[in-house]
Amino acid sequence: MTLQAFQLACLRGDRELFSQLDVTVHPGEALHVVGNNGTGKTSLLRILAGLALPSEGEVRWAGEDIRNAPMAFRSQLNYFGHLNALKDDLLAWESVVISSAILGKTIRPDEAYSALDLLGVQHIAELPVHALSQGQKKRVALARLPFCSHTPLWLLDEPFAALDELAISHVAGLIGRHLDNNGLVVYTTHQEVALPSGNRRVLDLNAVAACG
Ligand SMILES: Nc1ncnc2c1ncn2[C@@H]1O[C@H](COP(=O)(O)OP(=O)(O)OP(=O)(O)O)[C@@H](O)[C@H]1O
Repeated sequence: MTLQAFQLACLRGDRELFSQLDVTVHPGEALHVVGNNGTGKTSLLRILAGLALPSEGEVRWAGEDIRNAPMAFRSQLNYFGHLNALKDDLLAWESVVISSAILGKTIRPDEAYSALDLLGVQHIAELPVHALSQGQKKRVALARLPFCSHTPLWLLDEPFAALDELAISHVAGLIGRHLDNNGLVVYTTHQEVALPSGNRRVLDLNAVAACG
């Protein structure tokens, strides 16, 4: 299954962030979206996820406009956004269990603990989300990734921000494993992070904006 976007344009207020943007991502490919602050990386990921509408153009998954079958598309999607989508009152380990369940995967508490451990935050597993730092929340949100191999399309907005070297290499490894399993990944990062495998291409929104 392939992700395609045709002739996308994005308006924010009275400003056009990009236009005439075509995107294609095949199984086993990662598309790294780069660009200065405010060029529209998050806006593009939200459009690709079906969370925002483009002012022009369309997004297709497996050849079908995602607006025609939104539920089917969402079942194929793992969207990781800036806000982490965690519930403040849940414990960290419960958050991993529930966010995995929302994405269709039932996991045991010990699996959630192991995933937190690999991201270096097992010690906060019994704390409620509201008591965590921003970096800890991010790790809790990322801890679901090992359980998302069944959702082929991963759209990851700044997955490496606020992580230390060990956690970055762990997340890069998870992305690489997903690509090895024919997953598709579109991600943003301001950091230069090498993926251990997969075919990575770069989409530079600075260049798109300059041409648009
Ligand atoms: N809801 C909104 N209404 C109006 N303008 C918005 C809205 N959301 C974002 N913008 C503007 O659109 C532009 C692009 O924002 P976006 O978050 O997509 O950029 P980005 O490339 O992801 O930036 P960063 O690297 O800082 O995360 C910014 O100028 C932002 O202020």
